[in-house]
Amino acid sequence: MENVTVFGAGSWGTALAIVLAENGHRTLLWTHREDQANEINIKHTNKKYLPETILPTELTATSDLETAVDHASIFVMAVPTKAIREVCGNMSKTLNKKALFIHVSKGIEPDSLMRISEILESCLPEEFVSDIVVLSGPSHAEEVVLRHPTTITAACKNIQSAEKVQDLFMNGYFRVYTNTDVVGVELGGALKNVIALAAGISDGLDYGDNAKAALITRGLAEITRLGVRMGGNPFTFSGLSGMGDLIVTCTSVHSRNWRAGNMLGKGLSLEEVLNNMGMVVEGVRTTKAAHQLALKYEVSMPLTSALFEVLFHEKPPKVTVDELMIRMKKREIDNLL
Ligand SMILES: NC(=O)C1=CN([C@@H]2O[C@H](COP(=O)(O)OP(=O)(O)OC[C@H]3O[C@@H](n4cnc5c(N)ncnc54)[C@H](O)[C@@H]3O)[C@@H](O)[C@H]2O)C=CC1
Ligand SMILES: O=C(CO)COP(=O)(O)O
Repeated sequence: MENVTVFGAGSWGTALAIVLAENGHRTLLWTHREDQANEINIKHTNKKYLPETILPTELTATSDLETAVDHASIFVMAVPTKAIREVCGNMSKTLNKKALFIHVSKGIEPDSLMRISEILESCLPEEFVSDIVVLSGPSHAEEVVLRHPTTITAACKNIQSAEKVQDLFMNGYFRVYTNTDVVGVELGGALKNVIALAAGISDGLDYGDNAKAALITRGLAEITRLGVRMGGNPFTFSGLSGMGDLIVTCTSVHSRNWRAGNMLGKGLSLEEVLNNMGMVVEGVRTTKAAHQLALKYEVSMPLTSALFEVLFHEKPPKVTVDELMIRMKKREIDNLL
């Protein structure tokens, strides 16, 4: 059994910490909020993020970063993309041994256009990083804590590190596959949030199932187009971290990205939506990053570009959909890759 620290006690960090604790690992959950650490240690709940869940008593929490870093040499990074740099920067000040970093955040940083593993590489001291593994796939925290069957992918260039992560997390309800395509797994996990926002908008406009199937299918086409151009394996995008996560996020009421899109489709402004959510909606910043990547790599991403206009230039969603429908005629398959 291993010592593991999970950084970030939102819904996903907490759900993964429960899986690890149930698997017998000595698991410590770090949160930047002392009141939340107290709630977890005393009441064994995390009401804001997982209101119905009772946490295992073996799972403890701390808000002291040094204690969290000292506890383990396996770290799970489960803070939103926006917070990764700040948390890693602070961790670096106390790191004094080699550690395995597992990240579970699904975003791309706007402007730098870095994937999460690239951000980690850039802000952690190289001598203290044994490997970086991404864990990603169709996995809503709300269902994992109910122990509903869930499948996910652990990806690392070094397959042994991916297998180590597979062993750490795998149990009767949480099945972990391995992959060596870090680029493909990270891009699939981040870019599906863009399409989930669009699917939410479509549902908010009451456009029905045909429109949503179109968004999922053509969304996957443009994710794959960009992903392959950036070095991902085309097959990864039809796997768990690609199509699998795209389906679950576009169709589940648990998805914050879908819910945010749904409110936009019903006429709320982006500011109103984000104030309403109280949890991270990764797809907003990732839409900006994906739009920038499409320009940089000269890849056609019509849905991403349309969403960029809705989110950042207040273009009405209905007008945007009308324009998408009547734009230049295309062949379906020719320019997929
Ligand atoms: N919720 C889910 O079912 C899943 C989420 N993810 C990904 O996991 C990542 C985290 O998501 P959630 O846990 O759902 O988010 P959340 O919104 O539920 O929680 C985020 C947590 O990060 C903390 N945080 C925010 N800014 C911080 C900062 N500057 N320093 C330290 N802590 C900070 C918040 O206090 C909160 O505890 C996201 O990238 C998300 O896409 C991936 C798979 C499933
Ligand atoms: O990535 C997720 C499920 O796999 C969670 O998606 P949301 O961030 O949209 O809730």
